[in-house]
Amino acid sequence: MLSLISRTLLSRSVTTGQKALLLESLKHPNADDQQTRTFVGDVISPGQLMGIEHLRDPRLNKGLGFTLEERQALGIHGLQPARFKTQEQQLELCRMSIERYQEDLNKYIYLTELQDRNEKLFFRLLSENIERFMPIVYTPTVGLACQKFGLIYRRPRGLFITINDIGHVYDVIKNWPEPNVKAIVVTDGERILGLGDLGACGMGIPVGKLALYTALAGIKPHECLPIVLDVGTNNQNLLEDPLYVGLRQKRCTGKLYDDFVDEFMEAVVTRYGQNTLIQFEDFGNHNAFRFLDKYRGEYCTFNDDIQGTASVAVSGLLASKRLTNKKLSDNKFLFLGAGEAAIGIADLTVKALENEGLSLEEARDRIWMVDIDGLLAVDRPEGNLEGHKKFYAKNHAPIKNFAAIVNEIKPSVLIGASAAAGAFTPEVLKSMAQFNERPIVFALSNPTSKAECTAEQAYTHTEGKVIFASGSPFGKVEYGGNTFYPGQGNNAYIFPGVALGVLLAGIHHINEQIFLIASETIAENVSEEDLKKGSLYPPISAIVECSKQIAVKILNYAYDERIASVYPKPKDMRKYIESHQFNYNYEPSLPQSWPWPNPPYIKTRPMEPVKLKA
Ligand SMILES: O=C([O-])CC(=O)C(=O)O
Ligand SMILES: [Mg+2]
Repeated sequence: MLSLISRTLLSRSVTTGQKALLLESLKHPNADDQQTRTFVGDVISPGQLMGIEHLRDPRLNKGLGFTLEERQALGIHGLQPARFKTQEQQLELCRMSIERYQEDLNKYIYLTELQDRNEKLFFRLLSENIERFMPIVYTPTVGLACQKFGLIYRRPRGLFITINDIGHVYDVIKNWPEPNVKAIVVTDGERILGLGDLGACGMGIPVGKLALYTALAGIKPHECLPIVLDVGTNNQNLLEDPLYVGLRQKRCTGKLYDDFVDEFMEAVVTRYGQNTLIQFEDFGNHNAFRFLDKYRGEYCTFNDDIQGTASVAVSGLLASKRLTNKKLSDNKFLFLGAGEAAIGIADLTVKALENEGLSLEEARDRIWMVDIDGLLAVDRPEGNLEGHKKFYAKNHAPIKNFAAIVNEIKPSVLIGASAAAGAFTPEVLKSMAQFNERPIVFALSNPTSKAECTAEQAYTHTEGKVIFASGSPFGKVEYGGNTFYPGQGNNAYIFPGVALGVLLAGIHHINEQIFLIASETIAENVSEEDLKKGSLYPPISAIVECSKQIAVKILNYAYDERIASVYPKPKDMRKYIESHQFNYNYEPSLPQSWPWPNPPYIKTRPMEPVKLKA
C-alpha cells in the first residue's frame, strides 16, 4: 500500500521543503520500504522507471549487473537471484547460450530476445564479436529470418505503415515512442536480398541494418528507426500462408503508391526534421532508381543497394590494383545483372575511371552488362534498355548464352549481382583463368544460396588464380597447398560509416563523392597481409575502425565543401565522433551525487563475482 508520502512523491510535484521532510522520514526506523523506494526513485531522476519496470526496460536493464546499492535504490532487490555479475561474465554466458543452438535461425531468435531485454549487452556482444555474430543478425541468416518472419514474430520492433494509412502516415509515425530519431532504414519488401518479394516480412532487413548502425558505427539505438511500408505483396505463397503477418493483398502500384511514399517522406521530416537520414533498402529495381532520383535533392537520403553496394565493390576493385599491378582503366568489366547493385557499381566505377583520366565515354566503353535478355546490345530484339542500362549498351550482335558472352568479351573483371545462383559455372570460371593471370570475380548476390558461385568453386576452377569476393560470407578455402580467406564485399563496410559522417556533419544531401570517399577509405585499410590471404577487404572486425575513419573523412570533406550544417566546426573530428557514439558498457544506474554515504537499507553484503566455468 502506498503511503500518502509516497503518492505525493509519485506525482513528482514535491517541493524541496517536502523532500527535506521526507529525507527525515527515511531515517525513521518505521519508514516502510515502499516509501524508501519511491523517495529514492524521485531523487534519482524524475521519471526514472522503478521496480520491475526498470528491469523490463531493455535500455536500463543490466540483469545481474546491478550492484546491491542499485538494486535496493531502484526497488529491484529480491526480484533477481542474489548473484552479482560483471558485464564480461554476462557476455560469456551469452556466448555459451548461443552455442547451444544448432540452427542459425534459433541463434537469431536468441539474439533478438537479448536485444529486447538488455540493449547494452546485445550491442557489446555484437560489436566485440562481429565476425561471429554479424552473419546471424545480418546476412545471410537475416534472409532466413525474413522468410520465417510470421513464425518467429514475437515482439514489435520498428514501424509498420500500411497503404491503408494513407492520409494518416504522420499519425502512425507519431506513435513511435522515441522523440529523437535521426536515422531511418525503410523497405517496402519488394526485393529482399536476392530472395524477392517478401512483403511485410522484409522488416528483418531494416532491423538488421540498424543493428549494424549501432554495432559498427556507434549510432545510438534510440536514434534509429526501422520501417516497413506495407503496400501488399505479389508473392502468392505469402498471400496464401496462414502465418503471413502483412496486408493480404497484391502490391499497390502507380499513383497511389507514389503518393503514399511522398506522404511518408514528408511525415518523417515533419516529425523528426529535415536532416533525418532515410536509407532506402531492398525496394524493387524500378522504384529504387526512381526514388533515389526523386528524393536525393530534397531529402537526406541514399539507396544502399545502389550506392552502398557500389561503394564496397569499387573499394574491392581499388584494392585489387595492388595484386594485378594494373590501373583500373586497364580492365574490361563484365556484369551479370543490370539491377540496382550492378548499375550502381557500374556508375561508380565510371566515376573512379574518370578520376584516372578517362572521359565519360571511354569509361562506359569498358563496361559490359548482361541481364535476363542477354548482353546489353543496342539492337537486341528485346529492347529493355531503359534508364542507366542504355549507357552500357554496346554496338554488338545480341548474345544470350552467358558462357558464350564471357568467351566473346574476355573480361578481366566479372561481377555478379544477379541473384542467379551458380551462374558462374565451372566453364565460365575456367575461361576467366584462361584470359587472365589474375581474374577478378565478385559473386555479390545475397544470401549465400543466391551467390553466383561459392568461394571454393572460384578458387578450384581457376586453379587458385582468382581474386575473389562475395556478398555473403564464405569460410576459408584450401587449394593447392594454400589457404585463402576470401573477403566479403558487403555494403556493411560502407553504410554505417557513411551514416555516421552524414549525421554528425549535418549533411543535407548525399552525393556520389561521399561514396567514393568511403570506397577509398576501405581500400586503404586493406593490409598486405589481407591481400596475401586472398582478401580485398579488411577483416570484418575492422569495420568499427573503418566506419570511424569514413566518418572523419566525410566530416572533413563536408566542411571543406561547405555542405556541413553543424557549427562550430569540430576541432578534432575523431574526438567529436567518439563523443557522440553509443557506449555499450554498463554505466552506474544511480546518480553520482548520491545523497547518502550508504544505500538506504543494506542488510545484505554483495557477493564477490564468481568466475564462470565453461
Ligand atoms: O543486406 C545485404 O547483405 C546487402 C544488401 O543490401 C542486399 O543484398 O540487398
Ligand atoms: Mg539491400
